[in-house]
Amino acid sequence: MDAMTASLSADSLYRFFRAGEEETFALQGVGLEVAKGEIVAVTGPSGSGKTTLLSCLAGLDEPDGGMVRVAGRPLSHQREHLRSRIRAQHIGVLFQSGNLLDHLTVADNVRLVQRLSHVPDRGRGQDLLRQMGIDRRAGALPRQLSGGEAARAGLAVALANDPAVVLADEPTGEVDAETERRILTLLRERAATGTSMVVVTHSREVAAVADRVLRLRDGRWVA
Ligand SMILES: Nc1ncnc2c1ncn2[C@@H]1O[C@H](COP(=O)(O)OP(=O)(O)OP(=O)(O)O)[C@@H](O)[C@H]1O
Repeated sequence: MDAMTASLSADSLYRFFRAGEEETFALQGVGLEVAKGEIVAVTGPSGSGKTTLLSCLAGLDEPDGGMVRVAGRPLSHQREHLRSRIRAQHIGVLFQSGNLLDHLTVADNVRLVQRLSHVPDRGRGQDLLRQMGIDRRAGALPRQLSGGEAARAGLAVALANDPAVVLADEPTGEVDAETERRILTLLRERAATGTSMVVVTHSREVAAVADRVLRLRDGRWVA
């Protein structure tokens, strides 16, 4: 597999942060290729660069060096509006901060993502919520959801644009074991249809469903 055939590739990513005198080398030459339908789990201690890597892969943050490609198309070092467009069309993002807009219902959050990515609904939004087991909460606002419901609603939103690539930070972070199993089954089903995923996690259960588990330490892969 080369960078052109991978669904998602990162070539030697560097990211530095400077706060006063202090410099942090969050990513120090991280490369990654994720094949179609592959689930890659990324683990590593706190501060090892996992969230920074995911943000660069999503085009939400810009690497100081290196390049991210989605379906062979350059994402890094592009204008903001182009990165947003590529993200809307090809990437589903689920970060710990959440991806639900507070003032919209669950169903409207899903519809908004579909509209931004020009994905026709044809009942798919409702299907997605049914698959996640939260269709009965479609009319609820995010603050009215339990932790597990919010996690599943977030996942529905991440999948609403039918993305080629899903990037998720602890997708099962605050859910019970039953909900975790349910989410993992859904992720595996999605991967089987060709969706590629990078999942940051500390959970052994999540790592167990991944095709590969990679470990970061101090901004580098641990061999
Ligand atoms: N915006 C920023 N400004 C300054 N330093 C930052 C910034 N974002 C991240 N860092 C630093 O970069 C390093 C990597 O952070 P990152 O959040 O990627 O780690 P992580 O592996 O996701 O950690 P955790 O598991 O605790 O979420 C840390 O030392 C962090 O303090």
